[in-house]
Amino acid sequence: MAVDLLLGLQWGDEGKGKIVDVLTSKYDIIARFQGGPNAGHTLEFDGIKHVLHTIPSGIFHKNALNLVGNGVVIDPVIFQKELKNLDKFKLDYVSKLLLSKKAHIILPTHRLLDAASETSKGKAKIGSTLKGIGPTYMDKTGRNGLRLGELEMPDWKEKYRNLANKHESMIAFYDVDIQYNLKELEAEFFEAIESLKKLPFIDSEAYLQQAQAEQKTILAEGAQGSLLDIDFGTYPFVTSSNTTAAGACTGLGVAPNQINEVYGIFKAYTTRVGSGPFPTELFDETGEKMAKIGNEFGATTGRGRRCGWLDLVALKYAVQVNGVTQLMMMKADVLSGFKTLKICTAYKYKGEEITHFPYNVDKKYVEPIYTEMQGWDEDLMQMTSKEEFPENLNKYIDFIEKELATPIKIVSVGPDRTQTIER
Ligand SMILES: Nc1nc2c(ncn2[C@@H]2O[C@H](COP(=O)(O)OP(=O)(O)OP(=O)(O)O)[C@@H](O)[C@H]2O)c(=O)[nH]1
Ligand SMILES: O=P(O)(O)OC[C@H]1O[C@@H](n2cnc3c(O)ncnc32)[C@H](O)[C@@H]1O
Ligand SMILES: N[C@@H](CC(=O)O)C(=O)O
Ligand SMILES: [Mg+2]
Repeated sequence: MAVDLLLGLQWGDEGKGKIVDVLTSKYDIIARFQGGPNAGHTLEFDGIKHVLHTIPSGIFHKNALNLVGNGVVIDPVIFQKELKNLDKFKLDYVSKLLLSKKAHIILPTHRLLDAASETSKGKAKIGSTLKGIGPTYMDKTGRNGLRLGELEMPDWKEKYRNLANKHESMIAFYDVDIQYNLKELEAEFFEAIESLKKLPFIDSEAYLQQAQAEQKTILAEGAQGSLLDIDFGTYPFVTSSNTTAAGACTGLGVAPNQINEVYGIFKAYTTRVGSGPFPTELFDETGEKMAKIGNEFGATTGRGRRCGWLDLVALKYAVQVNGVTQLMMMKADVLSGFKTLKICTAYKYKGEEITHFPYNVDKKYVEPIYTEMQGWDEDLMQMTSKEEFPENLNKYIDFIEKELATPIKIVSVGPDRTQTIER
């Protein structure tokens, strides 16, 4: 069993990018298993801040191979930009990046369809990042999609044309005002495809099985978070992939019994970007303070992230659905200076107290029940060991560990690689 799995337990942006980068020195292969350029993984080291969208977060390490798995959807144009942004780091990424032949391609018309769908929904919109994620996964499950492997076939442009034509008639069907120049979009798309073709397209499931036979260590990297999972998230306000542990099996071709550790990452509070229910959301100056100190802006779209207290009902659900074996608590530093901290331990649901995550967590039905804890004033950002932690932080950690019956092995106290404390 040589595959460890790292995934988000909330609504994404827990800090997966940072932790994958921190852990990469222990692994031979970092393999991203789902999502696409809707993700924004932020890495900070040596005074550099860098955001990755599709490229796995192990790319800055010399020895690790970075695999984009079959469960990922790739926008060639964004991918090309990501590669370009890496140029300044003088990384030999061509020898460190592998792409699954079975990964699906995001077409320019998928992005347009996303925009048309969202516009047509009006106030009920999902709050999508508009990267074409939903329409691309729809074509995948509808068995119409274009995969990377197709690009090696002589007739791929014909298949592309048929699909793009179909999309254009679907866009017209939405009957919303979407301005676009497909010729221009296609010019950059076809150019980007050529640059993508310089990277190796592989049968990644076979590659990973062979790597395991050779005792190579593999870290599967998730994107978004468990509450955005297409099955287990707050549907329909979710993304279109399985962000939970099962997604690593289908998104990489790894069998369930090959998974070893499941690292579950959460923020010491909660954030959400886009629409959808959020029981512990704060609409006051406390929430604003969290957003400000936490610099809570989307790494992909720049949108402000909604903030609220830690929700243990939701976290417990995510721990169970994923089979989390170790927890990592991020952004503990952001909570310094809050006199009192609240933790949601149950919901009042249709008048009854419940501790499971129900079908609908809309505020019409759910009211959070909180436990209050004393905060701490100490600045955690310079701390380098758990021995320096203030007593009230230890109490906060102990409480969460006990409620979730899972150990918190890492506490993150700042965005930099070095601001990571093991317990
Ligand atoms: N203050 C502080 N910032 C942190 C810490 N850990 C990570 N960050 C920052 O918090 C943000 C985390 O957001 P993202 O980079 O979008 O997280 P992600 O989980 O990789 O993103 P998605 O895959 O898009 O869900 C980034 O800006 C990080 O630099 C921490 O311990 N303290
Ligand atoms: O997957 P799309 O359609 O772009 O968005 C659906 C829904 O999910 C939120 N979301 C998507 N990717 C991320 C991410 O990487 N971090 C946080 N939230 C994400 C998006 O805001 C929509 O609410
Ligand atoms: N992935 C994004 C979502 C967004 O940018 O809206 C983020 O990092 O927040
Ligand atoms: Mg993000």
